[in-house]
Amino acid sequence: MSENGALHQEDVLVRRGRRSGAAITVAVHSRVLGPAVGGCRIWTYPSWQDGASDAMRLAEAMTYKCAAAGLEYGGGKTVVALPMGTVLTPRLRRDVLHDVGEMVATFEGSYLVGPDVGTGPEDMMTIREVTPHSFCLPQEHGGTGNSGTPTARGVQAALRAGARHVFGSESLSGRRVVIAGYGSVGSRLAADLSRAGATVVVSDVDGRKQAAAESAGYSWVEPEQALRTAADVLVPAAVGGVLNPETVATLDVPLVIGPANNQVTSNAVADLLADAGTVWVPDFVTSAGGVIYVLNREVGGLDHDDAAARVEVIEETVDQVLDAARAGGTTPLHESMVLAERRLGTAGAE
Ligand SMILES: NC(=O)c1ccc[n+]([C@@H]2O[C@H](COP(=O)([O-])OP(=O)(O)OC[C@H]3O[C@@H](n4cnc5c(N)ncnc54)[C@H](O)[C@@H]3O)[C@@H](O)[C@H]2O)c1
Repeated sequence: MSENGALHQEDVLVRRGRRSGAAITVAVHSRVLGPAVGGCRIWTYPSWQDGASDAMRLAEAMTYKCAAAGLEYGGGKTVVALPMGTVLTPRLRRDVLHDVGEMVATFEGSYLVGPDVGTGPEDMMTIREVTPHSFCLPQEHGGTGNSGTPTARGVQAALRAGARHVFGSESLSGRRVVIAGYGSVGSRLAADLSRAGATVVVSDVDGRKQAAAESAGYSWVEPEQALRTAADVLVPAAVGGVLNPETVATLDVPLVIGPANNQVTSNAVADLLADAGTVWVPDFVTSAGGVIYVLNREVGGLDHDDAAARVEVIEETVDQVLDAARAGGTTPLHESMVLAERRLGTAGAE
Protein backbone atom coordinates (compact mmCIF):
# COMPACT_ATOMS: atom_id res chain seq x y z
CA MET A 1 0.00 0.00 0.00
CA SER A 2 1.16 3.59 0.36
CA GLU A 3 4.84 3.59 1.22
CA ASN A 4 5.87 7.23 0.80
CA GLY A 5 5.73 8.21 4.48
CA ALA A 6 2.86 10.71 4.07
CA LEU A 7 -0.15 10.69 6.41
CA HIS A 8 -3.13 9.28 4.51
CA GLN A 9 -5.57 8.74 7.36
CA GLU A 10 -8.66 10.96 7.68
CA ASP A 11 -8.96 10.50 11.46
CA VAL A 12 -7.00 8.63 14.07
CA LEU A 13 -8.23 8.47 17.65
CA VAL A 14 -5.83 6.99 20.21
CA ARG A 15 -7.02 6.67 23.76
CA ARG A 16 -6.26 4.93 27.04
CA GLY A 17 -9.56 3.19 27.72
CA ARG A 18 -11.12 4.75 30.80
CA ARG A 19 -12.50 1.42 32.06
CA SER A 20 -9.82 -1.00 30.85
CA GLY A 21 -6.69 1.19 30.73
CA ALA A 22 -5.94 -0.50 27.37
CA ALA A 23 -4.29 1.42 24.50
CA ILE A 24 -6.98 1.65 21.83
CA THR A 25 -6.62 3.12 18.34
CA VAL A 26 -9.48 3.76 15.94
CA ALA A 27 -8.09 4.66 12.51
CA VAL A 28 -10.37 5.93 9.76
CA HIS A 29 -8.41 5.91 6.54
CA SER A 30 -11.08 7.02 4.07
CA ARG A 31 -14.77 7.89 3.85
CA VAL A 32 -14.62 8.93 0.20
CA LEU A 33 -16.98 6.12 -0.86
CA GLY A 34 -19.14 6.06 2.27
CA PRO A 35 -18.94 5.32 6.00
CA ALA A 36 -15.71 3.59 7.01
CA VAL A 37 -15.93 -0.06 8.07
CA GLY A 38 -13.36 -2.32 9.64
CA GLY A 39 -12.90 -4.86 12.38
CA CYS A 40 -11.74 -4.60 15.97
CA ARG A 41 -8.49 -6.46 16.58
CA ILE A 42 -7.55 -7.37 20.14
CA TRP A 43 -3.96 -8.53 20.17
CA THR A 44 -0.72 -8.19 22.13
CA TYR A 45 1.90 -5.75 20.85
CA PRO A 46 5.33 -4.68 22.09
CA SER A 47 4.03 -1.09 22.43
CA TRP A 48 0.86 0.96 21.89
CA GLN A 49 2.63 2.64 18.97
CA ASP A 50 2.89 -0.74 17.24
CA GLY A 51 -0.84 -1.19 17.72
CA ALA A 52 -1.55 2.29 16.36
CA SER A 53 0.62 1.62 13.26
CA ASP A 54 -1.14 -1.67 12.70
CA ALA A 55 -4.54 0.06 12.92
CA MET A 56 -3.54 2.61 10.27
CA ARG A 57 -2.10 -0.03 7.93
CA LEU A 58 -5.16 -2.24 8.30
CA ALA A 59 -7.56 0.72 7.85
CA GLU A 60 -5.89 1.59 4.56
CA ALA A 61 -6.18 -2.02 3.42
CA MET A 62 -9.92 -1.86 4.22
CA THR A 63 -10.28 1.21 1.99
CA TYR A 64 -8.75 -0.74 -0.89
CA LYS A 65 -10.80 -3.84 -0.07
CA CYS A 66 -14.10 -1.96 -0.14
CA ALA A 67 -13.19 0.03 -3.25
CA ALA A 68 -11.98 -3.03 -5.20
CA ALA A 69 -15.15 -4.88 -4.18
CA GLY A 70 -17.35 -2.06 -5.48
CA LEU A 71 -18.76 -1.36 -2.00
CA GLU A 72 -19.87 2.12 -1.02
CA TYR A 73 -17.88 2.07 2.18
CA GLY A 74 -14.51 3.38 3.26
CA GLY A 75 -11.79 1.81 5.37
CA GLY A 76 -11.26 1.88 9.11
CA LYS A 77 -9.90 -0.34 11.86
CA THR A 78 -9.78 -0.60 15.63
CA VAL A 79 -6.76 -2.06 17.39
CA VAL A 80 -6.64 -2.78 21.10
CA ALA A 81 -2.93 -3.15 21.83
CA LEU A 82 -2.52 -5.24 24.96
CA PRO A 83 0.90 -5.52 26.62
CA MET A 84 2.63 -8.83 25.88
CA GLY A 85 1.48 -11.57 28.26
CA THR A 86 -1.85 -9.89 29.16
CA VAL A 87 -4.52 -12.32 30.30
CA LEU A 88 -7.84 -11.11 28.95
CA THR A 89 -10.29 -12.01 31.73
CA PRO A 90 -14.02 -11.83 30.89
CA ARG A 91 -14.23 -8.64 33.00
CA LEU A 92 -11.30 -6.98 31.21
CA ARG A 93 -12.71 -8.04 27.84
CA ARG A 94 -16.04 -6.41 28.63
CA ASP A 95 -14.33 -3.21 29.79
CA VAL A 96 -12.19 -3.15 26.63
CA LEU A 97 -15.25 -3.62 24.39
CA HIS A 98 -17.19 -0.87 26.21
CA ASP A 99 -14.20 1.45 25.80
CA VAL A 100 -14.10 0.57 22.09
CA GLY A 101 -17.85 1.25 21.83
CA GLU A 102 -17.41 4.66 23.41
CA MET A 103 -14.73 5.56 20.86
CA VAL A 104 -16.75 4.20 17.93
CA ALA A 105 -19.74 6.26 19.14
CA THR A 106 -17.75 9.50 18.71
CA PHE A 107 -17.74 8.86 14.94
CA GLU A 108 -21.57 9.09 14.93
CA GLY A 109 -22.04 6.36 12.32
CA SER A 110 -19.24 7.43 9.98
CA TYR A 111 -17.25 4.38 11.19
CA LEU A 112 -18.82 0.95 11.79
CA VAL A 113 -16.90 -1.72 13.69
CA GLY A 114 -17.00 -5.48 13.05
CA PRO A 115 -15.05 -8.53 14.24
CA ASP A 116 -11.39 -9.18 13.45
CA VAL A 117 -8.57 -11.22 14.98
CA GLY A 118 -9.38 -11.61 18.69
CA THR A 119 -13.06 -10.65 18.45
CA GLY A 120 -16.24 -12.30 17.19
CA PRO A 121 -19.97 -11.71 16.67
CA GLU A 122 -20.72 -11.96 20.44
CA ASP A 123 -18.29 -9.11 21.07
CA MET A 124 -20.21 -6.95 18.60
CA MET A 125 -23.25 -7.37 20.86
CA THR A 126 -21.22 -6.16 23.84
CA ILE A 127 -20.19 -3.10 21.81
CA ARG A 128 -23.89 -2.57 21.00
CA GLU A 129 -24.50 -1.92 24.71
CA VAL A 130 -22.70 1.38 24.10
CA THR A 131 -23.26 2.22 20.40
CA PRO A 132 -25.46 0.87 17.58
CA HIS A 133 -22.55 1.13 15.11
CA SER A 134 -21.28 -2.46 15.14
CA PHE A 135 -21.99 -5.16 12.54
CA CYS A 136 -21.64 -8.92 12.05
CA LEU A 137 -23.89 -9.73 14.99
CA PRO A 138 -24.73 -13.30 16.07
CA GLN A 139 -27.49 -14.99 14.07
CA GLU A 140 -29.74 -15.29 17.14
CA HIS A 141 -29.67 -11.49 17.31
CA GLY A 142 -30.62 -11.07 13.67
CA GLY A 143 -27.06 -10.81 12.35
CA THR A 144 -25.06 -12.90 9.93
CA GLY A 145 -22.74 -14.53 12.49
CA ASN A 146 -19.28 -15.85 11.59
CA SER A 147 -18.20 -14.48 8.21
CA GLY A 148 -15.92 -17.46 7.46
CA THR A 149 -18.37 -19.01 5.00
CA PRO A 150 -18.83 -15.98 2.69
CA THR A 151 -15.11 -15.24 2.93
CA ALA A 152 -14.33 -18.79 1.79
CA ARG A 153 -16.89 -18.42 -0.98
CA GLY A 154 -15.14 -15.26 -2.18
CA VAL A 155 -11.76 -17.02 -2.17
CA GLN A 156 -13.27 -19.78 -4.30
CA ALA A 157 -14.55 -17.20 -6.77
CA ALA A 158 -11.01 -15.77 -6.95
CA LEU A 159 -9.56 -19.27 -7.36
CA ARG A 160 -11.80 -19.99 -10.34
CA ALA A 161 -10.52 -16.90 -12.16
CA GLY A 162 -6.92 -17.54 -11.07
CA ALA A 163 -7.04 -21.16 -12.22
CA ARG A 164 -8.43 -20.15 -15.61
CA HIS A 165 -5.52 -17.77 -16.11
CA VAL A 166 -2.80 -20.11 -14.91
CA PHE A 167 -4.08 -23.57 -15.86
CA GLY A 168 -6.51 -22.73 -18.65
CA SER A 169 -9.44 -24.23 -16.71
CA GLU A 170 -11.27 -23.09 -13.58
CA SER A 171 -11.44 -26.65 -12.27
CA LEU A 172 -9.04 -27.56 -9.48
CA SER A 173 -9.89 -31.25 -9.78
CA GLY A 174 -6.66 -33.24 -9.56
CA ARG A 175 -4.69 -30.14 -8.51
CA ARG A 176 -2.59 -30.11 -5.35
CA VAL A 177 -3.63 -27.23 -3.08
CA VAL A 178 -1.73 -26.27 0.09
CA ILE A 179 -3.83 -24.38 2.64
CA ALA A 180 -1.63 -22.62 5.22
CA GLY A 181 -3.92 -22.06 8.23
CA TYR A 182 -6.67 -24.52 9.15
CA GLY A 183 -9.02 -22.11 10.89
CA SER A 184 -12.47 -20.75 10.17
CA VAL A 185 -11.83 -19.94 6.48
CA GLY A 186 -9.08 -22.50 5.79
CA SER A 187 -11.12 -25.46 7.02
CA ARG A 188 -14.15 -24.42 4.93
CA LEU A 189 -11.95 -24.07 1.85
CA ALA A 190 -10.33 -27.45 2.49
CA ALA A 191 -13.76 -29.12 2.57
CA ASP A 192 -15.02 -27.33 -0.56
CA LEU A 193 -11.86 -27.88 -2.60
CA SER A 194 -11.61 -31.51 -1.58
CA ARG A 195 -15.25 -32.03 -2.62
CA ALA A 196 -14.33 -30.46 -5.97
CA GLY A 197 -11.62 -33.10 -6.49
CA ALA A 198 -8.47 -31.23 -5.39
CA THR A 199 -5.75 -32.96 -3.39
CA VAL A 200 -5.72 -30.89 -0.21
CA VAL A 201 -2.68 -30.41 2.02
CA VAL A 202 -3.16 -28.35 5.18
CA SER A 203 -0.93 -26.88 7.85
CA ASP A 204 -1.43 -24.97 11.09
CA VAL A 205 0.72 -23.81 13.99
CA ASP A 206 -1.85 -25.42 16.25
CA GLY A 207 -0.73 -29.06 16.13
CA ARG A 208 -4.01 -30.16 17.76
CA LYS A 209 -5.67 -29.60 14.39
CA GLN A 210 -3.61 -32.30 12.67
CA ALA A 211 -5.83 -35.21 13.76
CA ALA A 212 -9.01 -33.47 12.58
CA ALA A 213 -7.41 -32.57 9.25
CA GLU A 214 -6.12 -36.08 8.64
CA SER A 215 -9.40 -37.69 9.58
CA ALA A 216 -11.10 -35.40 7.05
CA GLY A 217 -8.77 -36.94 4.44
CA TYR A 218 -6.19 -34.15 4.01
CA SER A 219 -2.41 -34.45 4.11
CA TRP A 220 -0.61 -32.45 6.80
CA VAL A 221 2.62 -30.46 6.56
CA GLU A 222 4.33 -28.57 9.35
CA PRO A 223 3.86 -24.77 9.06
CA GLU A 224 7.52 -24.12 8.25
CA GLN A 225 7.22 -26.53 5.29
CA ALA A 226 3.90 -25.23 3.96
CA LEU A 227 5.38 -22.44 1.86
CA ARG A 228 8.07 -24.71 0.42
CA THR A 229 5.78 -27.54 -0.56
CA ALA A 230 5.52 -28.10 -4.31
CA ALA A 231 1.91 -27.58 -5.33
CA ASP A 232 -0.38 -26.08 -7.96
CA VAL A 233 -1.96 -23.57 -5.60
CA LEU A 234 -0.97 -22.04 -2.25
CA VAL A 235 -3.77 -20.59 -0.11
CA PRO A 236 -2.43 -18.36 2.70
CA ALA A 237 -5.19 -18.59 5.32
CA ALA A 238 -3.42 -17.73 8.57
CA VAL A 239 -1.53 -14.55 9.39
CA GLY A 240 -0.12 -11.62 7.41
CA GLY A 241 3.48 -11.11 6.24
CA VAL A 242 3.91 -14.67 4.93
CA LEU A 243 5.14 -13.51 1.52
CA ASN A 244 8.54 -11.87 1.90
CA PRO A 245 11.84 -12.08 -0.03
CA GLU A 246 12.93 -15.20 1.89
CA THR A 247 9.71 -17.17 1.46
CA VAL A 248 9.26 -16.12 -2.18
CA ALA A 249 12.74 -17.49 -2.96
CA THR A 250 11.66 -20.99 -1.95
CA LEU A 251 8.07 -21.02 -3.25
CA ASP A 252 7.32 -23.81 -5.72
CA VAL A 253 3.81 -22.93 -6.83
CA PRO A 254 2.39 -21.07 -9.87
CA LEU A 255 -0.71 -19.60 -8.17
CA VAL A 256 -1.17 -17.97 -4.74
CA ILE A 257 -4.65 -16.87 -3.67
CA GLY A 258 -5.95 -16.78 -0.12
CA PRO A 259 -7.87 -14.88 2.53
CA ALA A 260 -5.06 -13.91 4.96
CA ASN A 261 -4.87 -10.14 5.30
CA ASN A 262 -1.69 -8.24 4.33
CA GLN A 263 0.16 -11.23 2.89
CA VAL A 264 3.13 -9.32 1.42
CA THR A 265 5.60 -7.50 3.66
CA SER A 266 6.00 -4.73 1.06
CA ASN A 267 4.68 -3.93 -2.41
CA ALA A 268 8.08 -4.91 -3.88
CA VAL A 269 7.33 -8.54 -2.96
CA ALA A 270 4.62 -8.53 -5.64
CA ASP A 271 7.36 -7.85 -8.23
CA LEU A 272 9.49 -10.68 -6.82
CA LEU A 273 6.52 -13.03 -7.14
CA ALA A 274 5.92 -11.99 -10.74
CA ASP A 275 9.63 -12.40 -11.55
CA ALA A 276 9.49 -15.90 -10.07
CA GLY A 277 6.58 -16.75 -12.37
CA THR A 278 4.04 -16.98 -9.55
CA VAL A 279 0.64 -15.36 -10.02
CA TRP A 280 -0.41 -13.73 -6.74
CA VAL A 281 -3.72 -11.94 -6.38
CA PRO A 282 -3.75 -9.40 -3.52
CA ASP A 283 -5.67 -10.31 -0.41
CA PHE A 284 -7.63 -7.05 -0.42
CA VAL A 285 -9.34 -8.42 -3.55
CA THR A 286 -9.61 -12.10 -2.63
CA SER A 287 -10.69 -11.78 1.03
CA ALA A 288 -13.63 -9.40 0.52
CA GLY A 289 -16.37 -12.06 0.53
CA GLY A 290 -17.15 -11.65 4.23
CA VAL A 291 -17.46 -7.90 4.20
CA ILE A 292 -19.47 -7.92 0.96
CA TYR A 293 -21.95 -10.44 2.35
CA VAL A 294 -22.27 -9.06 5.86
CA LEU A 295 -22.71 -5.41 4.88
CA ASN A 296 -25.15 -6.21 2.09
CA ARG A 297 -27.26 -8.22 4.53
CA GLU A 298 -27.00 -6.33 7.80
CA VAL A 299 -26.80 -2.76 6.50
CA GLY A 300 -28.10 -3.10 2.93
CA GLY A 301 -31.04 -5.33 3.90
CA LEU A 302 -30.50 -7.94 1.13
CA ASP A 303 -31.59 -11.52 1.71
CA HIS A 304 -29.13 -14.42 1.82
CA ASP A 305 -29.26 -15.31 -1.88
CA ASP A 306 -28.83 -11.75 -3.12
CA ALA A 307 -25.99 -11.00 -0.70
CA ALA A 308 -24.25 -14.30 -1.57
CA ALA A 309 -24.55 -13.49 -5.27
CA ARG A 310 -22.73 -10.17 -4.68
CA VAL A 311 -19.74 -12.14 -3.35
CA GLU A 312 -19.32 -13.79 -6.75
CA VAL A 313 -18.28 -10.42 -8.24
CA ILE A 314 -14.79 -11.24 -6.93
CA GLU A 315 -14.36 -13.69 -9.82
CA GLU A 316 -14.92 -10.91 -12.34
CA THR A 317 -12.59 -8.54 -10.49
CA VAL A 318 -9.80 -11.12 -10.43
CA ASP A 319 -10.32 -11.80 -14.14
CA GLN A 320 -10.09 -8.09 -14.81
CA VAL A 321 -6.85 -7.52 -12.85
CA LEU A 322 -5.16 -10.63 -14.25
CA ASP A 323 -6.10 -9.67 -17.82
CA ALA A 324 -4.81 -6.13 -17.27
CA ALA A 325 -1.57 -7.34 -15.68
CA ARG A 326 -0.95 -9.76 -18.53
CA ALA A 327 -1.73 -7.17 -21.20
CA GLY A 328 0.28 -4.39 -19.57
CA GLY A 329 3.22 -6.44 -18.29
CA THR A 330 2.42 -5.26 -14.76
CA THR A 331 1.51 -7.12 -11.57
CA PRO A 332 -1.94 -8.05 -10.26
CA LEU A 333 -1.13 -5.86 -7.22
CA HIS A 334 -0.54 -2.85 -9.45
CA GLU A 335 -3.75 -3.45 -11.39
CA SER A 336 -5.79 -4.06 -8.22
CA MET A 337 -4.55 -0.78 -6.76
CA VAL A 338 -5.33 1.05 -10.01
CA LEU A 339 -8.84 -0.41 -9.96
CA ALA A 340 -9.43 0.62 -6.34
CA GLU A 341 -7.88 4.07 -6.79
CA ARG A 342 -9.96 4.66 -9.91
CA ARG A 343 -13.11 4.02 -7.90
CA LEU A 344 -11.87 6.20 -5.06
CA GLY A 345 -10.82 8.97 -7.44
CA THR A 346 -14.04 8.85 -9.44
CA ALA A 347 -16.12 9.03 -6.31
CA GLY A 348 -14.07 11.99 -5.03
CA ALA A 349 -14.53 13.87 -8.29
CA GLU A 350 -18.32 13.50 -8.35
N1 LIG B 1 -12.95 -14.84 8.76
C1 LIG B 1 -13.16 -13.91 7.85
O1 LIG B 1 -14.29 -13.62 7.47
C2 LIG B 1 -11.99 -13.21 7.20
C3 LIG B 1 -12.25 -12.18 6.30
C4 LIG B 1 -11.18 -11.54 5.66
C5 LIG B 1 -9.89 -11.94 5.96
N2 LIG B 1 -9.66 -12.93 6.88
C6 LIG B 1 -8.28 -13.30 7.17
O2 LIG B 1 -8.07 -14.65 6.78
C7 LIG B 1 -7.16 -15.28 7.68
C8 LIG B 1 -7.83 -16.50 8.30
O3 LIG B 1 -9.02 -16.08 8.96
P1 LIG B 1 -9.84 -17.08 9.88
O4 LIG B 1 -11.11 -16.39 10.22
O5 LIG B 1 -9.86 -18.44 9.28
O6 LIG B 1 -8.91 -17.09 11.18
P2 LIG B 1 -8.80 -18.23 12.29
O7 LIG B 1 -8.22 -17.56 13.49
O8 LIG B 1 -10.08 -18.98 12.42
O9 LIG B 1 -7.74 -19.25 11.66
C9 LIG B 1 -6.41 -18.93 11.47
C10 LIG B 1 -5.62 -20.23 11.69
O10 LIG B 1 -4.27 -19.99 11.34
C11 LIG B 1 -3.45 -20.65 12.29
N3 LIG B 1 -2.13 -20.03 12.24
C12 LIG B 1 -1.68 -18.92 12.88
N4 LIG B 1 -0.42 -18.66 12.52
C13 LIG B 1 -0.05 -19.62 11.62
C14 LIG B 1 1.12 -19.89 10.88
N5 LIG B 1 2.19 -19.11 10.99
N6 LIG B 1 1.12 -20.96 10.05
C15 LIG B 1 0.04 -21.76 9.93
N7 LIG B 1 -1.10 -21.56 10.62
C16 LIG B 1 -1.14 -20.50 11.46
C17 LIG B 1 -4.19 -20.53 13.59
O11 LIG B 1 -3.77 -21.53 14.51
C18 LIG B 1 -5.63 -20.72 13.12
O12 LIG B 1 -6.00 -22.10 13.13
C19 LIG B 1 -6.76 -14.20 8.69
O13 LIG B 1 -5.61 -13.53 8.21
C20 LIG B 1 -7.94 -13.24 8.64
O14 LIG B 1 -7.55 -11.92 9.03
C21 LIG B 1 -10.68 -13.59 7.47
